[in-house]
Amino acid sequence: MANSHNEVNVVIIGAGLSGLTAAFELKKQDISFTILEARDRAGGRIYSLKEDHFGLDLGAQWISTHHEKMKRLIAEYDLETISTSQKGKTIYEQRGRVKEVNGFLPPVSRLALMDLFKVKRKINHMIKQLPDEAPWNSELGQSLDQITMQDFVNASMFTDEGKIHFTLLAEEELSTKMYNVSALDVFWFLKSAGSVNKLLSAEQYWIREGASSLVESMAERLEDYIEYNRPVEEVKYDSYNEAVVSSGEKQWKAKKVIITVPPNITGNIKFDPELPKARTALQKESDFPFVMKMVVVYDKPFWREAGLNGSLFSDQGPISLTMDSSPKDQRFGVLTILIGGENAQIYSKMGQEYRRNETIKTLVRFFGEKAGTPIQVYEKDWSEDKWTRGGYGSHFPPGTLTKYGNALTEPVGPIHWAGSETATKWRLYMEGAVQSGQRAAEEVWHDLHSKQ
Ligand SMILES: Cc1cc2nc3c(=O)[nH]c(=O)nc-3n(C[C@H](O)[C@H](O)[C@H](O)COP(=O)(O)OP(=O)(O)OC[C@H]3O[C@@H](n4cnc5c(N)ncnc54)[C@H](O)[C@@H]3O)c2cc1C
Repeated sequence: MANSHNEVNVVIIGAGLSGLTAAFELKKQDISFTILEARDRAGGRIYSLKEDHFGLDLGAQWISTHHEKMKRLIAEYDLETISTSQKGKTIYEQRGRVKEVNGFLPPVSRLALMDLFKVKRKINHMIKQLPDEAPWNSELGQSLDQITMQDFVNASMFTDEGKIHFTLLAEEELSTKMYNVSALDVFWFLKSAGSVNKLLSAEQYWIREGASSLVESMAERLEDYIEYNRPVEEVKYDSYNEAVVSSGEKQWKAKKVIITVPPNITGNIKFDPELPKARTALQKESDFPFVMKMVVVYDKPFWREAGLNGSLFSDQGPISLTMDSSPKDQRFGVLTILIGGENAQIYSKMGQEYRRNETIKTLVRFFGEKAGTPIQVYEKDWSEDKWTRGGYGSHFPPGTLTKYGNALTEPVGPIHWAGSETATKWRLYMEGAVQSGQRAAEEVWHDLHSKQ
């Protein structure tokens, strides 16, 4: 807790999952801290609504069985989870062709399947050669950073059908076109998940009361330490051991500052002296794609009766992905919808009514007439949210990571960097946010300890 002069050892900027995690680590070490959060709530990119004690996630939702840190948190806070329904057919729309598929094999010819299998094996082999940390310093990393992911796919795959399917899945995961992103960025993302298959199975279950119930419980235990509605405007630092953090009229003096704000909006904060050029260039070049999430509630999960599992992948838009997020007892049905990249950019400019109508029309096209009569439609446009400005996380074009990658985590005087963008395991996921908060707190603890 800050004393009356607002002097603490550490100021944490941002009460998302990474900031909350860093706070618990500091608390364990008896290091004084304050968390300054711009919004009136904790969680950042985690944001759920509640319908009859059931969570409707408009931000981060799914967890994988490989997310060890998240699993521990869920157990610690005694939260119930629901498994993503796998029974029934998945719908794929690729270049206008719609197919319903049972099981896990993609709806492509044997030749395209072979092509997909080969490229997956190639990627898995290559990511094993990349170092976990700072892959841009390796020879392989540097060569991958010279091309886009689209270049890599074009050079590595031999069937159009295989390429189309790969593109569908990759662009949904990235929420942007593969030609916008460095191949290294994507390889590092995959490396951090462990393999292509692990990344593709990241959506295995979710928290029954919504992911917000986790961050709200964490924030409750930290309530004496969090100041809400405190957008940080300036960080002044003049030595390795002193910083003054300002929000409005109020100031906090600290030995260390942990910044968890995503790189694309870190530039909203004024730094005095200015951050090193590599850091500001990294922030400027970080691409936070447009993304929107919608939740459509029905009186029941009617698609299950038709043998569908509620999953839809489409490269035609406006919807990129749907998933069944209904409660176990099926007291109502929930379809979660993700709209990414250019579709989200266009959607963002249209009115809410247009978006609602267009979405329902699209759902009717795939799931039938019953999709036309929802009880509720909720939406969140993350690109329009001042404190996030897109999602799911930052991606970089070719050349940026090689030139400025080290600046992602390199401390600047008393400033340390956290946030899921800085993680080496499950980057850009909640799991990565937790890892980054632990790493930043450890750096701070180590520095403060060694200076005593
Ligand atoms: C639509 C969407 C769907 C997603 N789905 C999943 C999923 O299913 N599974 C998964 O694992 N991950 C998912 N993610 C990613 C996941 O949400 C993030 O990786 C994770 O929540 C990031 O946490 P963080 O603490 O690093 O950053 P954030 O959550 O962005 O936290 C940063 C905090 O800093 C605050 N802040 C910003 N500027 C300032 C300032 N100037 N002063 C003070 N505070 C400031 C923000 O308000 C925010 O609370 C999704 C993200 C989005 C947007």
